[in-house]
Amino acid sequence: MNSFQFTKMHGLGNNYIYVNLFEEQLGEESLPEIARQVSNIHTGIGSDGMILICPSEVAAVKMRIFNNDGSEGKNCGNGLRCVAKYAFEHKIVTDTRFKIETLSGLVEAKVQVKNDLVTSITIDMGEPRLLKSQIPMLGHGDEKTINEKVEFAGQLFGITTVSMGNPHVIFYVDDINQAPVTSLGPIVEKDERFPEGVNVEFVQVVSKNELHFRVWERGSGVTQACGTGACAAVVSSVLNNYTALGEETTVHLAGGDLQINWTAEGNVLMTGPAEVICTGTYFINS
Ligand SMILES: N[C@@H](CCC[C@H](N)C(=O)O)C(=O)O
Repeated sequence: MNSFQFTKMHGLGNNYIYVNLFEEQLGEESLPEIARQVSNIHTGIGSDGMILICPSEVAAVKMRIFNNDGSEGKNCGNGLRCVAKYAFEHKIVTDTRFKIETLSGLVEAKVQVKNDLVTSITIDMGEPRLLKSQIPMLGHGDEKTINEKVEFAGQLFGITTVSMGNPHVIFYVDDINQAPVTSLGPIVEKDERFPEGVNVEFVQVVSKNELHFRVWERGSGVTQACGTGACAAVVSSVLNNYTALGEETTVHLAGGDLQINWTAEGNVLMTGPAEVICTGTYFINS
């Protein structure tokens, strides 16, 4: 029977099965099916998806992320922090600053270390992409979507869209506890105006430096946290004048807090934790 070693990790409750492809081998064509299998809470391990930690020709390490429906995403903020912790603690890297390759480009990780364990990670996520063609979203490709009135399920909403290497749409709500995450989320995720689907975020502005946040993730549904989504929420909030460029904002997610700063230089910095849950052997169900 085919099997592989895995580590289950989470960033603020956003949990994935991590496989170290420096040591393990998985067939390319079977990756979507393995991601679905391991994610299944009844017959697998149970997770929001699977993340591969791979050798890279242009960085210290490469991350690939599969959602729990088997689709491959191009970026994952919580995954990047976990990959950084794994790479440092498993001595794949020895520097506390190193590059990680993703399907949407290179990012830089900086780890804080205490007694050889990584306690906090800052990822320089690079510049947000704002044009409709970059999300991608149908419409005039060279225009941005900032508080644009759009109809979903017969109702008009003001939406803002941001790509952090993967697509996000932000809705502002008065009360985060009443946000229509499970009703509107799946409708918007698959709306034809987003040809590659979209991650759907609901944000309540608390103050100039504080946001409440809930998410419906493309390919995974409700999760406890979305790192790229939290970055997109802060970028959107600067664009809508709720928060300020160059100021650190605390984003309260269901699983805990992230510190996000869209710096004056243009890059987005994300700081937060990453945790190991367990390790084990997974037997592939063929
Ligand atoms: N949870 C992630 C994002 C994972 C990928 C996303 N669902 C997509 O398909 O783009 C994060 O922490 O950023």
